[in-house]
Amino acid sequence: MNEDAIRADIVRWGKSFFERGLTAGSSGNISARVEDGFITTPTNSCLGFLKPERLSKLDVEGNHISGDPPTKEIPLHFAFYEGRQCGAVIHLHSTYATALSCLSDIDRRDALPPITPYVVMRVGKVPLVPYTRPGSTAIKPLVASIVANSSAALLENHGPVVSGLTVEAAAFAIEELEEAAKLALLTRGMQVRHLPPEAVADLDATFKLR
Ligand SMILES: O=C(CO)COP(=O)(O)O
Ligand SMILES: [Zn+2]
Repeated sequence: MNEDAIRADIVRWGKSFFERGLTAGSSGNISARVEDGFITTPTNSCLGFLKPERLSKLDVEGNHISGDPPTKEIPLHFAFYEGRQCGAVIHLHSTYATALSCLSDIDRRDALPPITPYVVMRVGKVPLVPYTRPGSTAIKPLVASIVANSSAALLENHGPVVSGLTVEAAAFAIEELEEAAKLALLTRGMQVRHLPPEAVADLDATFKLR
């Protein structure tokens, strides 16, 4: 995909997330790799009202070269780009995944149990990353330590973040994460049947979606 198409995709998905209430106000950020660097959403922008020409452009090292000033979550996004093969990163403050990130009794190594096939296929294991101030560079080593085995994470008391090969793949994954978080919360306290390890292994072997 060329840079214009990637800029259009970021705007299209940002608008869609905002209009469906998947992130509010100026929360959340999207980035994607382009041939000579990265395109990111500007800091303090509303994902619903992005303009392709005002998106931030960074060089391959992460220096801002054009457009509005970039998201303050560059260290978070770069932990994925440097640690795994991916072309896009999306962070939202979607309600159910954020609610899950605030619970004190979830499994920190895998905050989202394998409740449906699609969360296994598109998201996989979701570790809970310890709280850091939004935009802090301290997030980078914490996320870097989990990206070899995970394409997604929950930031403690903050929200979800996912990586994908494309903006669309990352969007599908973060939506699936949100739906699974919703199901996990709706069924909390009930006797939930999780997918058995054989089913998870079968899905991992059959589908390569992340
Ligand atoms: O969600 C956010 C911080 O975690 C939004 O930050 P930015 O406006 O800098 O992208
Ligand atoms: Zn945030």
